[in-house]
Amino acid sequence: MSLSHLSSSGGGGGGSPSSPGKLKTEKHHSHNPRLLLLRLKNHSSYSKLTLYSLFGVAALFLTLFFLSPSSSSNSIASYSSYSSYSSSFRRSLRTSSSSSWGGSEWEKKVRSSARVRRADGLSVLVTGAAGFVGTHVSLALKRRGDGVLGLDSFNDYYDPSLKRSRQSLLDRAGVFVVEGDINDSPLLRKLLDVVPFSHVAHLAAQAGVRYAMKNPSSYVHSNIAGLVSLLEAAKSAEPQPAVVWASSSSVYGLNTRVPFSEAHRTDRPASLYAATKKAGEEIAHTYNHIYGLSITALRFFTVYGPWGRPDMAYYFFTKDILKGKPITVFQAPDGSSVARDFTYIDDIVHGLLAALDTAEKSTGLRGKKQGPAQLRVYNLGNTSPVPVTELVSILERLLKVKANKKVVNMPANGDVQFTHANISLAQRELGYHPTTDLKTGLKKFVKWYLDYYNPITYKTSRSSSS
Ligand SMILES: O=C(O)[C@H]1O[C@H](OP(=O)(O)OP(=O)(O)OC[C@H]2O[C@@H](n3ccc(=O)[nH]c3=O)[C@H](O)[C@@H]2O)[C@H](O)[C@@H](O)[C@H]1O
Repeated sequence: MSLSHLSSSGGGGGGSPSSPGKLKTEKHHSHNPRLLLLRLKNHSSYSKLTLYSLFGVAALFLTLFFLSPSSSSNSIASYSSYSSYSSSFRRSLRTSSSSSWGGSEWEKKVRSSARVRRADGLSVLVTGAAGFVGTHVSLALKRRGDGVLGLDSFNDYYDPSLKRSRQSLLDRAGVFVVEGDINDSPLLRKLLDVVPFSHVAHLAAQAGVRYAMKNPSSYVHSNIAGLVSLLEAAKSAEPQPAVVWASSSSVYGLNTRVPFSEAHRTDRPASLYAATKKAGEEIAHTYNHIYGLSITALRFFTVYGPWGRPDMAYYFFTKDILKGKPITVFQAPDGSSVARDFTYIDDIVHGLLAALDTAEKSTGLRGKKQGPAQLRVYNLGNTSPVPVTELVSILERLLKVKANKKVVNMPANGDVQFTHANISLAQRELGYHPTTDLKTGLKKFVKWYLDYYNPITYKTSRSSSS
């Protein structure tokens, strides 16, 4: 239903609703190929060229359609495969080639991973489960006895071997991670069909503020198309799960009022990344309004910690400082500091679990809203911004290595000068109380980093120093 709706809106979307007569005429011609041909014959060679181009585009479309992997199955699956196939042309990120799903053994693993093992426990589908936040959230849920099933595309935005290591960790804890893209609608439908999930923790996303200038389509693919694909599956599922998903502090964009409150304006994003997260919040509103999906957006503030993301500054600063390579530290054009409300991963996990625990049920049935549903937005930050120069000093002390710093003016690449969360709403409604300051959190990160990348040297030095 959803896809046919998309197709029809694609066909009719070109006409202006304020000019119904015009729309009617265009429709008539477009549905009468003989008339179209006659009219074109009477035109100049330019028109012939246009006609050949049209046939060319149609032929290309059909070729791609029939080349798509599941063109022999039903039309919805074919459309979906075509979408992901064509979008793979636009994206440079690669996903695992070994992804396959289905079959009774696979279903058994899915069910077993999602089985709830405590009274009144949740059953949660975690998208982006092999990602930084996804891994920590999956492990925490599993530890409580909740049912957890992971989904991850294992794309190569950053070193996929780190994602594989996180997957091994999850595997040992009894969390099965299905390999697949959130844009794969048949897969999502299958998962929600096999398990009646009570919740979805939607953490799969294209992250990173500056990378959006290099690969903009990957943000549209994951943060917009992927979110819609997920909400489509959720709204049609029975029962409809409650959805808790990762928005971002970046939605505050050029907002200068501090600390950032959920009541402040978020209509001036400074990066495409921020714009896609803001778009996600609006899309969430629509699915809540039309289909009765219970949806909670969590605006994360620069999350860091063990098993983190190598594209983030604290992570690659650590790597470069240890290698003696120069690091580039941004400052504002007036020479003042750039600062972030760095938030430790364990605090984020507590906030996210509280959001899952307090999420009300969705109200839709068979894709139709039966009553008003919960729609929430919370800041999850630390409420104590730290200058990036201070972040570097802490790392220098922990690593016992002096950084080779190059201080430059912050380039115009989507960054904002500072972030600072007001967390009163999350405190009040989720009982969210972050407890880890940057120094303590970075100490844990550095310990993990040294252990992960240099286990032998690190363990030897630890045993000789103790
Ligand atoms: O809260 C978010 O919503 C986002 O948080 C994170 O973005 P940021 O806060 O920009 O983190 P990060 O890149 O680590 O830069 C940290 C600081 O180092 C400065 N920075 C950065 C690079 C560099 O070379 N030099 C430098 O000084 C830089 O100017 C900044 O002040 C997530 O990546 C993003 O996915 C999203 O979740």
